[in-house]
Amino acid sequence: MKLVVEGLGVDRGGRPVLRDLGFAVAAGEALAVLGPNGAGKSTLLRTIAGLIAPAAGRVALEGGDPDLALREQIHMLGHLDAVKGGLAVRRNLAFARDVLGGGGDLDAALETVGLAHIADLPGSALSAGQRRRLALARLLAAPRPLWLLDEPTAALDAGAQRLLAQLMADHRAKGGLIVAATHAELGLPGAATLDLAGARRPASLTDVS
Ligand SMILES: Nc1ncnc2c1ncn2[C@@H]1O[C@H](COP(=O)(O)OP(=O)(O)OP(=O)(O)O)[C@@H](O)[C@H]1O
Repeated sequence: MKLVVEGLGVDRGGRPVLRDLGFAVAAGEALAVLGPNGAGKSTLLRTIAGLIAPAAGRVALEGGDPDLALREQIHMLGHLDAVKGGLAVRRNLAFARDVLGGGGDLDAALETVGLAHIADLPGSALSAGQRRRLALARLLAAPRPLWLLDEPTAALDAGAQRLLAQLMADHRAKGGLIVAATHAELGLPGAATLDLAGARRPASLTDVS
């Protein structure tokens, strides 16, 4: 299985954000997408996920399940953790598994991410890091080959960051693929990097009047 991106161009608000981007990520590999604020990291992930239509180029998962659309083979972990405040933690995860499809073990997933002891707590009661941990549990409850992770360490404490690194290593060992946008060290040994820094540069402080 291989994620292939060729000649990708993406506009946001009528302005070009990504131009002529190309790379491939094979089974078991990871790509860390770097770049300053506004460089287009989230835009790239959302375009791969099919949430933004590219202006040019193509995104394909070669060797994927021919009966499934690309978006059905992707997990997108974005800035919003998609936690339903009125549902208990375990029901949140069950709901996500039903929507995403998959036969992962809910209790095992909650145990792994350290939320088993609060499985009955409503989503509205979770801290930022706990919400993020619940998002990580979705990766396990509904297994999919391609993980798109947008700033996955945000709000995670040191223990959860080690857990994330282990989950990513396990996923790659099983032939999974990862594309992660990050400003931080993620614990992705051997990952390729794609630096979008050249695409756009933030205004320097002296530009601010
Ligand atoms: N809905 C939108 N309409 C217009 N422009 C947008 C929209 N969404 C994003 N942009 C612009 O696209 C560019 C890339 O944004 P994007 O969120 O992909 O950057 P990023 O690299 O993920 O940044 P950060 O590190 O701050 O998360 C930015 O200049 C942003 O202002």
